[in-house]
Amino acid sequence: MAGHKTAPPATLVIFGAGGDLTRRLLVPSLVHMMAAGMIDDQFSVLGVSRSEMSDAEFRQSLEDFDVGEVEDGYAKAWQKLRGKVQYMAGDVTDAGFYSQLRERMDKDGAGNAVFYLAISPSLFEPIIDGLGEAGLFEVKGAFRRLAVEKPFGHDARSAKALNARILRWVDEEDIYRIDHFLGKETVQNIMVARFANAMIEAVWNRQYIDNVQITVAERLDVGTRGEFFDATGTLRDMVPNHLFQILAMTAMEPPNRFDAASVREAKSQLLDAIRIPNAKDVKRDTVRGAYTAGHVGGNKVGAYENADGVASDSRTETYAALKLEIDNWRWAGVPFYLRTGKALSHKDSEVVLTFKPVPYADFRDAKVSTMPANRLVLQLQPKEGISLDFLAKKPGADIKPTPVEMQFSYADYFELGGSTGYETLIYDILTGDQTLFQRADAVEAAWRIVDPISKAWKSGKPEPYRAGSAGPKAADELLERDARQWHALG
Ligand SMILES: NC(=O)C1=CN([C@@H]2O[C@H](COP(=O)(O)OP(=O)(O)OC[C@H]3O[C@@H](n4cnc5c(N)ncnc54)[C@H](OP(=O)(O)O)[C@@H]3O)[C@@H](O)[C@H]2O)C=CC1
Ligand SMILES: O=C1O[C@H](COP(=O)(O)O)[C@@H](O)[C@H](O)[C@H]1O
Repeated sequence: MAGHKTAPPATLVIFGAGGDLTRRLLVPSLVHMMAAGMIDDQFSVLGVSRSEMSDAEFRQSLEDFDVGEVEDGYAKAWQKLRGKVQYMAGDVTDAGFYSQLRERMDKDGAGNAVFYLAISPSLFEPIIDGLGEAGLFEVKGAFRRLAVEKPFGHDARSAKALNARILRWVDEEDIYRIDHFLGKETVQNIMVARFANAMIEAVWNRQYIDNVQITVAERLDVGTRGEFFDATGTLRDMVPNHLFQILAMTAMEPPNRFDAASVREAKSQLLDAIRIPNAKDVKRDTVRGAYTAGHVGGNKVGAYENADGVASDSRTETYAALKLEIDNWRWAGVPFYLRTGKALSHKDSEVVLTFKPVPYADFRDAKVSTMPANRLVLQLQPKEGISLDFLAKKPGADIKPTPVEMQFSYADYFELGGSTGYETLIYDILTGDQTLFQRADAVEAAWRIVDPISKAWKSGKPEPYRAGSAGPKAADELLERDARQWHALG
């Protein structure tokens, strides 16, 4: 994080300031940014949520929540930020609130501002209209930007409607659709691994790659988020955003330049090439599961349907796996297998590229059919790194090709520190760099791919899998049918 120029002076207005995202991720990121000099005392925060609190109580509530972090070497930075943190109680569904907000911001002399929607998506539209009608997006000589959290819509239609609503008030160049996976160093590194290394990009295509697997496995269960989760499900919570962003980084063409226009164009082109599954594809190529009681890392986890806020007859999935095809010259015929789920045996996010076998080998004891395939594993979290599985001759009189592994670990070279990933994203919003944010057409394209799956999943039930396992059996069968298997978790 070091080596950045300080972002221009600005006020960050956070809607949902009393919520989990603000306390757990946004404010800690601001503390890290202050420590790294990415923001300074020209930066301020105005938190907005329903509960009545004074500025001092709001600051205290942040400290209570994150005291460990603040004590952990960031105390000075927090003290610097603390005095710049203010709070305004208000109900964002109340039209009168926005003129009060305007009055307050005018009185404070607020120029540059970012309105950050860290609040329930059902409130996005009223807030955007409220800000627009109060003229809060237009201030001469200053920028006014909008940052919108996920989920951006719940299907293609609603995403399109939300985009249209926002564009009534804000230009596309001032809209920052957040996907926090793009703030992760290892996700950004997919571009560097591919486009800064000739030996990697040279084989990154259908001629050499047999299949690609993208996994985001979590040990976490739904915890306290039952109500939100039961209405959303793993497919919509994770796939059109996080998994598709990883997929786009992995499969897109090299952008002409590493700027927002080129990178976002390359990603959009890729999403546009993913084949939209028809009813038969959904039946054959998708798997959904819901966890039953079990143990994750020694801790007892109850069945999903018994979690707080979850309907006892819930049909919501906590696991999703799918096989997708990309209809373009680079990837035609190469299956992309995606899986993500909660309460699994390991936390493990990775991209695995399995290579095709060599065309011919005759080593007496080893033929092509008996030799394991080469495999490149981009380990996104938690053991950040890259490894390459290949074959080497085992010393001895025979020629015995034997599996070995070459390993790069981030920890051996770089400090990832306690960064949340939001530091880069907030800094980019303040400095006006949209490279790591989603463009409207890409969000809508992603929903178009997922919509037929969620529609088909309205009937039937997810397959049970034990909490602490690797997921439902049908997910293994999805690959076994193609004579392949998932890369082991962990
Ligand atoms: N939490 C996370 O890890 C992640 C969250 N997100 C997204 O971020 C957003 C926020 O999530 P999260 O922080 O978990 O949500 P929470 O439910 O924890 O917080 C919601 C906040 O919104 C406020 N609020 C609700 N209704 C109103 C209203 N009518 N007027 C003013 N304020 C209101 C609440 O205020 P009060 O407390 O005063 O009632 C509370 O501060 C969602 O879009 C979510 O999908 C995205 C990625 C990760
Ligand atoms: O957006 C979300 O992401 C988290 C996983 O993010 P990570 O950075 O902790 O890997 C997921 O748990 C949550 O359900 C989803 O809403």
